[in-house]
Amino acid sequence: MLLITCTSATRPLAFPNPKPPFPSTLPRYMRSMLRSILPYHFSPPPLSHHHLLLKPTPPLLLPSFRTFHSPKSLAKSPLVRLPQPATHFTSFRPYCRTPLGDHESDTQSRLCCGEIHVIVGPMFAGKTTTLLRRIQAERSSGRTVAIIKSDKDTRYGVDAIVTHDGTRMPCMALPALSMFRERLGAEAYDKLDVIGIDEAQFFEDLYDFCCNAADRDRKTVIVAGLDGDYLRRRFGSVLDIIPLANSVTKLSARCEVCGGLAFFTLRKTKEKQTELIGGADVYMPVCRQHYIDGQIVVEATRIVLDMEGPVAV
Ligand SMILES: Nc1ncnc2c1ncn2[C@@H]1O[C@H](COP(=O)(O)OP(=O)(O)O)[C@@H](O)[C@H]1O
Ligand SMILES: Cc1cn([C@H]2C[C@H](O)[C@@H](COP(=O)(O)O)O2)c(=O)[nH]c1=O
Repeated sequence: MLLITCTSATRPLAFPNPKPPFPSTLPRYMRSMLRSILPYHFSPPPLSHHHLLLKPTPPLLLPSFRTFHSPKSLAKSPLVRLPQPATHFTSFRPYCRTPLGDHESDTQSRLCCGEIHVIVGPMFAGKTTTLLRRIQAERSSGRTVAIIKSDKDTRYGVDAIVTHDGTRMPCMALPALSMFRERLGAEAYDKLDVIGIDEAQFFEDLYDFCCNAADRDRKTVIVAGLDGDYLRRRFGSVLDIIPLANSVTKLSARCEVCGGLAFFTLRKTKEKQTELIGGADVYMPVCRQHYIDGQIVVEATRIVLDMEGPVAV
């Protein structure tokens, strides 16, 4: 096996002064983080001409990782809640903490940084079911939750999200996520811990909303949506939020032709627009082979129907 690495990644960073003075205005925890990260760059591992060859690379363990994120050291702190086992959903929250800063009194408010979890897959894969379970788990652990869905999909009404097998939960249907805070009310929004988003592919402002909700407002955002459309092209902005995410879960359904794992959604009708609301009447989950076969059948049917033209009575 040949391991190819990017040479620029092994190049040491050049700092003019081996001990850069840290501004005293920086909080203590930031100064200590900088101090623990920078030594690595001052004494980089020697560059080898053979770095293209198979050489085990020592793992890059930044000291800060050990210092600030070790579950053991966090367990000693009364401020940290360790994860409860036996939930469907393991939150990263307990380990994500700002170390004690200059003002211990505001540590509590800084403890809860936001999170983004993304659930993708074809139709019928259980995305909504998983979203509802995670939201339910968060609610059971005492957190305040709300769910948003796109108002484009009103198959089951505007005030509930409903899975393909009938489980439902109240939600707010919106044309854009930017309207959420105003619709809910600023006070209620501020009290909110967890925001669930279903049918995320229909929200154009998904990236900005998730970024602000997690980074600025410290919310946990759980997003469910289609990663690909019926032609397996990226759908909306769902893939754009992957770099923002703490976790990504790709689910699969059962292929309706062979019963194997289904990763794609086949559109059974001849409509060509990307957005077409529908359920099992329009779409079916399929495996790779039956996606390919299905596309041929659908395309052939479309050609035949187009050739026939309007039926004369
Ligand atoms: N071909 C299929 N494969 C898997 N589940 C299916 C299929 N057809 C219907 N279902 C039902 O759909 C449920 C998943 O619904 P849902 O969570 O709404 O999926 P999604 O949000 O991914 O479309 C499954 O639990 C199952 O009962
Ligand atoms: C593949 C595909 C789907 N849609 C629509 C169809 C449904 O209304 C939703 C997906 O709902 P689900 O909760 O994931 O079952 O999206 C679309 O508009 N275009 C497509 O290509």
